[in-house]
Amino acid sequence: MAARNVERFWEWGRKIVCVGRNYADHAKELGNAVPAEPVLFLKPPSAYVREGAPILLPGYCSELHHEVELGVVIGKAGTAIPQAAAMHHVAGYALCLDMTARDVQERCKSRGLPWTLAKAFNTSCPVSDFVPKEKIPDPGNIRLWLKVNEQLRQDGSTSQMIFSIPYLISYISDVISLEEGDLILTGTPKGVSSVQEHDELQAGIEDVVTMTFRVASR
Ligand SMILES: O=C([O-])CC(=O)C(=O)O
Ligand SMILES: [Mg+2]
Repeated sequence: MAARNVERFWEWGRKIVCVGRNYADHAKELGNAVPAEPVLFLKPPSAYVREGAPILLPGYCSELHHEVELGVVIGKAGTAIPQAAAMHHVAGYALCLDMTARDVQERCKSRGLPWTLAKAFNTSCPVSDFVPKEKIPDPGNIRLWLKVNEQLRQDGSTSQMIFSIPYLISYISDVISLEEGDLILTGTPKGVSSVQEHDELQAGIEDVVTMTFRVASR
């Protein structure tokens, strides 16, 4: 069997750990408190979708939101990784969208139910090509942007994150061991908004990597 290449991590079937409310301006726009500790949830590997395939609207959702996020690709396994060693566990990065069925999430929140239906459906994690670590020397200060039908909707910097990448790696790995090929979604800046069938989403990590997706009904 050919050796697996972390550059195609989305084919490995590894977990996607997502951080919510990691930007104060996004927490506020949805009326949420700024958290004292990271808010975590998971997406299954079946959530991945790659350029060329559409983002599918779940049949039970009437308000699908985009959330542009920096993805951190794990290159070395670890449990309870100290912050000082955290960056040694990073292989690289990816541009990701945390597609969210916002109406469903609001219902889950008001009933105290988990977010699985809102966050973990098929195609809820559009992902770019792998970006080697060396291409982003300072992941804590890089621009993330997203346009819908050419209109700029999200334009933020990872410098606005509440919890840094080393902190997140340490915090997550204390609870959930990280493995090679895992992906961490680090949260979204403000500007989330709803998308419809046929909309075109274009996003980028500065000009290091860009990607384009269309929205389709199932
Ligand atoms: O659903 C939310 O707003 C939480 C989240 O994923 C984020 O902040 O990136
Ligand atoms: Mg998110």
